[in-house]
Amino acid sequence: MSEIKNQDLPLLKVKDLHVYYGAIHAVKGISLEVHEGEIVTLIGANGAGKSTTLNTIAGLLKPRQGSIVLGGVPVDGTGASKMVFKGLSLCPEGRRIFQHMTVRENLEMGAYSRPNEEIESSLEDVFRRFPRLKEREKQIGGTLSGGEQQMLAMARALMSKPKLMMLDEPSMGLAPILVDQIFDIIQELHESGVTILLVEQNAQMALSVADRAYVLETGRIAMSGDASELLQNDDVQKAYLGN
Ligand SMILES: Nc1ncnc2c1ncn2[C@@H]1O[C@H](COP(=O)(O)OP(=O)(O)OP(=O)(O)O)[C@@H](O)[C@H]1O
Repeated sequence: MSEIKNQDLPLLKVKDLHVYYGAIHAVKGISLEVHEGEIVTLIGANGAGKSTTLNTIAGLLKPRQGSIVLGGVPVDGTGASKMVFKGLSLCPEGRRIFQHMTVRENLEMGAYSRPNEEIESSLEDVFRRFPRLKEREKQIGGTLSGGEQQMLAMARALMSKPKLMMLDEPSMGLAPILVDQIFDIIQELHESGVTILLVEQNAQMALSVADRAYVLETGRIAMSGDASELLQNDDVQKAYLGN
C-alpha cells in the first residue's frame, strides 16, 4: 500500500483498540493520535493499560479489535521486529539493554534495520546527543549506572532513525536528578524534531514536557487535551499530581 502524503494526517492513528490477556480485558477501546513533531504522553495509575497500549502499537501484543495506522499505512499485525522497518521504535520499560554487550554493540544492535553504510553516521549522531555514552563506548552495558542505562536504551532506540519513538516509563527507578536529566534529553529530542509517544507515571514531568496528553483509567481514556491545560486541571491535580 502506498504512503499517503498529507500534512493533516496524524503520523500515528490508533482507533478503538481492545487488548486482552486471556480473560483480562486490559485495553478497552482506546483511540489516540500523534502528529509529526509532537510529544504525546499517556499518563495514568498502575495497571491503567499504558504499557499494554504501547506494546500493542509496537507489535509485541496482538489487539483483538481496532486499527493502528502509521504514516497512512495500516500496521496492525506487522509484528515487532518488522515495526522498526516501518519507522517505529520502542524504548521499553525497565530499559532492557543487552547487559553483556558494550555500549557500542548495544547501539549497533539498535541499527539492525539500517543499511551498513549508514550505521557510522547514526553512531556519530547518537554520540553527539549523548556524550557520556561516547566516553563509555567500550564499557559493558550492565556495568553502567541506572541513568546511563536509560540513556543507552534511548540512544539505541534512536539508532534506527525512527519516525516515531515510544518511551515506556523512562523515569522509572531513577533518582530525581537523573529524572531531570532524562527529561532534558526528551525535550532536546523534541526540539530537534523527533516525534515521541511517552508513557509515564510521573505525570508532573510528563505533562511539563508534552504537547498533548491522554489520561488512562482502567483501560479507557478518561480525559485528553493540551498537556499544559491538563496540568492545571483540578481532577488531574488531585488524582495524579498529589495536589
Ligand atoms: N502479562 C500480563 N498478563 C496478565 N495481565 C496483565 C499482563 N500485563 C498486564 N496485565 C494487566 O493488564 C492491565 C494493564 O496493565 P499495564 O501494564 O498495561 O498497565 P500500566 O498502565 O502500564 O501500569 P504499570 O505502570 O503498572 O505498568 C492490568 O490490569 C494488568 O494487571
